Amino acid sequence: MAPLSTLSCTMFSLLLCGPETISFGSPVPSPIGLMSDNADTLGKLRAQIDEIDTEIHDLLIRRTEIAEQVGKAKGKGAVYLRPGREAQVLRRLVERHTGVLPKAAVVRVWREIFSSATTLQGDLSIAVYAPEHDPDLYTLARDHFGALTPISTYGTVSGVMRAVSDRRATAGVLPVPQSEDSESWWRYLARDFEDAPRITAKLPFTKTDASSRNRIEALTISFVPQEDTGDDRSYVIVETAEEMSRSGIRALFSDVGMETADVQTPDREPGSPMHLVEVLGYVGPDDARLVRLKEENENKIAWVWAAGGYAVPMDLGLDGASAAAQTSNDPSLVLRAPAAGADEPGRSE
Ligand SMILES: O=C(O)C(=O)C[C@]1(C(=O)O)C=C[C@@H](O)C=C1
Repeated sequence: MAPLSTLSCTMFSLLLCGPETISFGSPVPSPIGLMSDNADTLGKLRAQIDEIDTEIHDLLIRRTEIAEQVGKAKGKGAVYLRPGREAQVLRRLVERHTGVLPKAAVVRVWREIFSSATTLQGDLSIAVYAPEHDPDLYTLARDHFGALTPISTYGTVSGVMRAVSDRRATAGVLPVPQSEDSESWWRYLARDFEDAPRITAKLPFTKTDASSRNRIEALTISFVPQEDTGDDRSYVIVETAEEMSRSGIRALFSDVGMETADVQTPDREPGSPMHLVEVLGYVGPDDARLVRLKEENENKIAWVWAAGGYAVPMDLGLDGASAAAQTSNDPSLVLRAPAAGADEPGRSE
């Protein structure tokens, strides 16, 4: 029988116990043998990783060259950022994904790829509404636009709106409108497309069960037409001739075949004839239903604007990276937004 002390040897103590205390069982490799076996296995696995890294790197270089050509095809001075296309790319990759690498990790990698590709094509800089008391949108913006994209913070929504309208920022990140907002930023979008940006995305684009626990959402605005991605929501701004109830507006939309998800009428502006209507599906500026909405309700509706929209975000469910995603969505644990000036750009990083 082996002495009791030998049986209680752990893997670590086995190395120290020495062979003389073991009198039975399969031969135990000497410490040197164990280490060289591991070193051998590690070396072989690392060689495989090196090979794969080379392939990934070569592909990244090739992909970037193609993305540069895409930028040239868009033309000089275009807004190169295309949130709709990014959504389609991510949906496809998440759909085909297999293996233990969390989908959220795949998304993270591609978020960096998109932002560096856009930066190479032309400018990419972001203006974020992040007053000192509430830096949450900064974290969301950093998560979405990646580690290297310049982000300026603003203490007012109008500061963000001006930065994008004056083309000092490619995109703005603003809170999702609520009826009780003191300033309804979406009213600035009630203009022709050349004069005002449009809503282009909803952040975060991907969420996991854990990350949605402390869920903060935002909308982005930019001078990019909304793209039909096959699964979208759109915004329409309606100016009514007189005050009209939300249910009345929903009925007018339904009559022309548009299903509404939400109607916002600013609380602080009683009798306001402006409403922000969120519609299921894609509604482009030339949508025949918008024309009908106006023509068939001449005495009720004064004006209609297609205000853009977003590709419906993806739910990754119980993804393996949920704990990490939760952390990255908790602003107190991750990044602190640089202080925003009252109406001035904050520190550009
Ligand atoms: O498809 C495009 O328009 C691109 O510019 C390419 C690409 C990409 O890297 O896949 C880059 C930036 C855009 O925001 C969307 C996609």
